Amino acid sequence: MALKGTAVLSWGDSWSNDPSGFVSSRVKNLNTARNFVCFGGFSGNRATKSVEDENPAKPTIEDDVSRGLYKDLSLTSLPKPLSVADLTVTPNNDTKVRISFKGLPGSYSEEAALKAYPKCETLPCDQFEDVFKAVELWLADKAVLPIENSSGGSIHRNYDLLLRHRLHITGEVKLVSNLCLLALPGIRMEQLKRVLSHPQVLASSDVFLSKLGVAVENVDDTAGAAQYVASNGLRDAGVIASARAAEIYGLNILSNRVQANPGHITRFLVLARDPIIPKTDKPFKTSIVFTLDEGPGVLFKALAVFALREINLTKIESRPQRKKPLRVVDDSNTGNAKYFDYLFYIDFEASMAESRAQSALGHLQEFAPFLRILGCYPMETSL
Ligand SMILES: O=C(O)C(=O)C[C@]1(C(=O)O)C=C[C@@H](O)C=C1
Repeated sequence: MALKGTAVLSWGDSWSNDPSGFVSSRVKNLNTARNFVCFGGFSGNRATKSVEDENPAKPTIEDDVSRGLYKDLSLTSLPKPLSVADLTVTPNNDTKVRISFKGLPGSYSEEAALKAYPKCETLPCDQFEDVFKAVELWLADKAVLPIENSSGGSIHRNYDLLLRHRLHITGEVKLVSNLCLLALPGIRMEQLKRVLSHPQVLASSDVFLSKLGVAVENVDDTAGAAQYVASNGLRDAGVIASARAAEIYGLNILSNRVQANPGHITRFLVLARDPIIPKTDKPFKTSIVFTLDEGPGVLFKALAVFALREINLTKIESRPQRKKPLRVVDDSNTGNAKYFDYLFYIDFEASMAESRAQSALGHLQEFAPFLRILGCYPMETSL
């Protein structure tokens, strides 16, 4: 029976990777559903096996072709109909996704991108703003952006940029950074007079650095510091950066894991032009931003919409509204009062595919003047 290697589902090759078994179940039906359009070069073993094994006596598609059943159809040139499977496919790690990040190659942000997509191509960007723009201008498929870390807390600039840009959060990555002390080859720890790194990385290594008795210098990016020390041949300067930065810029690792316990953990967001379709097959998180009117208990009321539905909050952050920093409230008792006006960012543990999440946001929308969903994405559960 000669079906092997000849039939293809006209919906597309990606089905040959289908982990759900959807492809094979559709192919199994081929011989019973004769109006099912298929031809080409299918190479999925599971599919081929099931067709051959289950219906050995029935005519193959090639038999049907030779009998003229399909002769007038130029099936391979038909457009590919879109299916739910196409819309919900999560990129497998073999796809060469292009990911923008801030910093030079060897930075922790690049390490986070490689953790999420081990075979991705990374695109270094100068500023956080450029990381967003790279995706908006289709220079990159996704962006990886630090949003908070265990030593410095929230990275406020990125909360502001999330609102200013229209990208969607499609994932999160938690990275336990191995903070390494690097120096030029041949330099010993005792020769160092200063150590350069990102301020939050320096803060995480403060115990180690004070024992070393060196001056510390803040720089914008750990890998940038490694490149600076290497290219200027600075013999008195060490850097705290990744092991990968040591390799890229030809520095030696003098000490590994110089961070104080419990380590330096950064949470990064993965951003894309399009949102992903929320599901319930694994734990999902949803990130939103909203404003509230002035008044006693309004934030309490906003938080209650989640508490009432047993929805756990994992993060709350407030940021001033830059465009409209002060709100004037006319009060008959006290006269005109001016308050700072805030944006509230909340992450909660529920998928937008769940009715409790939909009703919580419906409830919030009843009294929040502004509400935007920044993304609904699978939770990183490995840490
Ligand atoms: O400098 C780097 O290596 C970065 O990836 C940047 C950055 C940050 O901007 O917060 C990211 C993660 C680390 O927590 C420290 C620094």
